[in-house]
Amino acid sequence: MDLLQLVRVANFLGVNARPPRTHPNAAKIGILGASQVSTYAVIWPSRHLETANIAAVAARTEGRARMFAQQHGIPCSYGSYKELLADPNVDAVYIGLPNGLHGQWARRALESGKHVLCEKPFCTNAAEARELQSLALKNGLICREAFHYREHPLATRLREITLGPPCRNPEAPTVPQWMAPPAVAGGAGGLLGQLESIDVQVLIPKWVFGDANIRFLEELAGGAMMDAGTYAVSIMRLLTGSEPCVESASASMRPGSKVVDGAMRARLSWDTGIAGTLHASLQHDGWLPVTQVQVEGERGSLMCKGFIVPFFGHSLRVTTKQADGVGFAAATTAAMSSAAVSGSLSKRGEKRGVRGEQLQWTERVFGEKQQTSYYHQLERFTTDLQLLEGRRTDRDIGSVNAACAFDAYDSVANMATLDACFEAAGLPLRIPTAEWQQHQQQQQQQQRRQRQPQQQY
Ligand SMILES: NC(=O)C1=CN([C@@H]2O[C@H](COP(=O)(O)OP(=O)(O)OC[C@H]3O[C@@H](n4cnc5c(N)ncnc54)[C@H](OP(=O)(O)O)[C@@H]3O)[C@@H](O)[C@H]2O)C=CC1
Ligand SMILES: O=C1OC[C@@H](O)[C@H](O)[C@H]1O
Repeated sequence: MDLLQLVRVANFLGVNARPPRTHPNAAKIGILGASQVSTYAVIWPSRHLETANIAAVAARTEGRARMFAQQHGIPCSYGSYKELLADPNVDAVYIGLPNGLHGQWARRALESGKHVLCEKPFCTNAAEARELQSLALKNGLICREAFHYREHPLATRLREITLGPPCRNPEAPTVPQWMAPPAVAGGAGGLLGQLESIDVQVLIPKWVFGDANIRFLEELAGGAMMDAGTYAVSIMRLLTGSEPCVESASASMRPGSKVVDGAMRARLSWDTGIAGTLHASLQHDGWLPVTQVQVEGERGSLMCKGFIVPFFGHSLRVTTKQADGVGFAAATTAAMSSAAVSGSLSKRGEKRGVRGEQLQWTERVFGEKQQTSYYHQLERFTTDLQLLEGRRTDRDIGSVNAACAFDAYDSVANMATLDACFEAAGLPLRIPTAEWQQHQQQQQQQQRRQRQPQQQY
């Protein structure tokens, strides 16, 4: 571990977080739920940003909200989510609630005129995602899934290796590079040449979450695919630049459940000929999480470990099959051009040596500020909000509109692939908590009716 690594861990833990300050024109964020994730995903990163103020928090009870607000120096607290949505001092909400509640509170926030940054998975299924996104577009609001990993410069670099340099859109010059379409369509423009396979593992050790955790509850749209699996699907789509078909899937179920998966495996395919496998688990036997992606192409391969929280440390190994024009020279040229474009890559391109006809090297990619993926996520969300609200004009508004259109497309497509995995595994699609509760009540009423003695005439 080097000194910079300590800085990165400190950034994550909020150890070096400054005390909360208010900045004029900053996006005022309200947090729905006094959740664990909200501390490291928004509260601590906001202390490093002049674009974000945490204005309020709401919890299901007033006492819990007040305590959380005191603990984190948040000026305002509410004993219900509804009250926070009615606060005119709040521009946007961060939703770190259980999965089954994401969609319902995102919808209410959008109806109240608030922008939304919503934790993954975006909601329960593709149909609900479509509703949310059309509402966001109609109301001119941001409704973004909090896939923090792809806001880190590592994701940009991975996509550059698999798909080549992004096509610069003069209409929207500040769209993040991971979002821009590749210059060469079909996955043939990157260092690896035509892509052949992609294999992703997101495995969370079983000791991390107890049986009662929200991640295992059917009524809250739980399960491994909804949790770890969302990342796997997302990075597969990101690095191939296109949508997969789910060929087959199998799940191992949580004890006693016919709905909640503890782990899922799936085989996918792309019409460009790529084959993929994913393995998502919340019951991994190992002690440490595994979050890795391996991509093979006709001209080389990459293996990246630690892609979800790269600021804790990650490894990226690239191998090209021949020491030719697509070898090290081309790789480093691409790296340098990308660094110049984004201005955010501080270290990369450590050549490890030539092995026969192969070139292999490792890289590590961190932002200049050694910040977390959550920081990069909050920075872009709040900057986009300021641009959209006309509080700053230093960037092209076209980029925000393009980003919002991409959000719309991306979350719906991600949820559609999750739905397809459930279907292939023979499991029901996840449903919103309110719908689940309604369904349960109906069933109970029906059972009660059946138990009542038949009336005698
Ligand atoms: N991007 C990332 O890195 C991460 C994302 N996540 C995502 O964030 C979400 C929350 O996860 P996490 O912070 O670990 O969860 P927590 O259990 O810490 O927080 C859940 C929050 O939801 C509120 N809540 C509302 N209704 C319910 C209910 N019926 N049962 C339980 N809680 C309820 C809780 O209460 P109250 O309102 O009273 O405060 C609580 O604040 C999940 O969707 C998860 O996938 C989680 C971890 C990391
Ligand atoms: O988003 C997440 O990232 C890390 C995992 O441990 C966790 O299950 C998940 O919610």
